[in-house]
Amino acid sequence: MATGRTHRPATRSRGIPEATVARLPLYLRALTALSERSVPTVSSEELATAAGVNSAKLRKDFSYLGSYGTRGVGYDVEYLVYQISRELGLTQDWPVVIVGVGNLGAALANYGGFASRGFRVAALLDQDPALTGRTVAGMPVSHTDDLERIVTENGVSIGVITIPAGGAQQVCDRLVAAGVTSILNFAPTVLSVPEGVDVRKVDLSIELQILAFHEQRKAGEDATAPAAPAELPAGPHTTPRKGPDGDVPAVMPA
Ligand SMILES: NC(=O)c1ccc[n+]([C@@H]2O[C@H](COP(=O)([O-])OP(=O)(O)OC[C@H]3O[C@@H](n4cnc5c(N)ncnc54)[C@H](O)[C@@H]3O)[C@@H](O)[C@H]2O)c1
Repeated sequence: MATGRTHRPATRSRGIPEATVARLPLYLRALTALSERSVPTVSSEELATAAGVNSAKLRKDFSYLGSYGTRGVGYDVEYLVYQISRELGLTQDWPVVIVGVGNLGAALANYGGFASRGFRVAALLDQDPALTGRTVAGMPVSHTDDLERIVTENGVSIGVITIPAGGAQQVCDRLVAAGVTSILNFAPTVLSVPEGVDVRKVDLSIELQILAFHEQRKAGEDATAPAAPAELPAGPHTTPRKGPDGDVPAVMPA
C-alpha cells in the first residue's frame, strides 16, 4: 500500500536492493537468537528456515553484503550479526520520539526490544495536558509544545506517530521541520513528506486482511481438494504461504 513518499530508489546507494534491506532485520533476529545460544556457524538452509526466507534468496541477499559463507561450514554467526547491524546502521544509538502516548504509544514505549536493538526512546510527547509529567515506561510525558526543542536537543532523527489520523500530518510536518528525517507512522492516514524524508507505515489491520485472504483461499481449496489417498496419511492440503511479498515484514514502505 502506498502511503506517503519515501523518495528512495528501489536500489540504495551501495547497491543493496530495498527488498534485501527489508529482509536484513529478519536475518538479524534469527542470527541474534543463534548468537544467544552460542551457536558459532549456521548453514544458509538453517538460517533461511529460521528467518522464514527462501535459502537461494538469502544467499543472494548476503552476496550484496560481500558475505558468501564457507562451503561445508556455513556462515560465521557473530560476524554476520556485526555485518548486518553495521549495514542497518544499528552499531550506533538512535534516539527516537514517540508522539501520542495513548494505548499504542504507551505499549511501544514499554517495549524492551527497541533499546536492545539500538533505539533509545528519548521522549514521549502528547498534546493532552493531563498526561504531561505523568510517568510512562519510566519516563515523564512531555507536552507537544516542546516537540521542536526536544527533537533538537536530543538530535532525534526518527519519530514514531501514534495519534489519530486527523492530527498526524501536522505532527509529521513539525517533526520534519525540527530535523526528523524518518517517520514510523501508525496513524491510518497517508503522510506527505519532503524529499529526503522516509516514511514507513505500520498497519496491522492490513496484515490481518492479508491473512483473511489466505484463510479464504485455504477454505476454498479444502472444499475442492480431492480426498487424500487411503494409503497415505492425510496431511494438510495446503503448504504454508507468505504474504504477497514473500518474506517482507509487517512494516510497509510508505
Ligand atoms: N497501525 C496499526 O497497526 C495500529 C494499531 C492500533 C492503533 N493504531 C492507530 O494508532 C493511533 C493511536 O491509537 P491508540 O489506541 O493509542 O489511541 P489513544 O486514543 O489511546 O491515544 C492517542 C493519543 O494521542 C494523543 N494525541 C491526539 N492528537 C494528538 C496530537 N495532534 N499531538 C499529540 N498527541 C495527540 C491523545 O492525547 C492520546 O493520548 C490511532 O491512529 C490508531 O488508529 C494503529
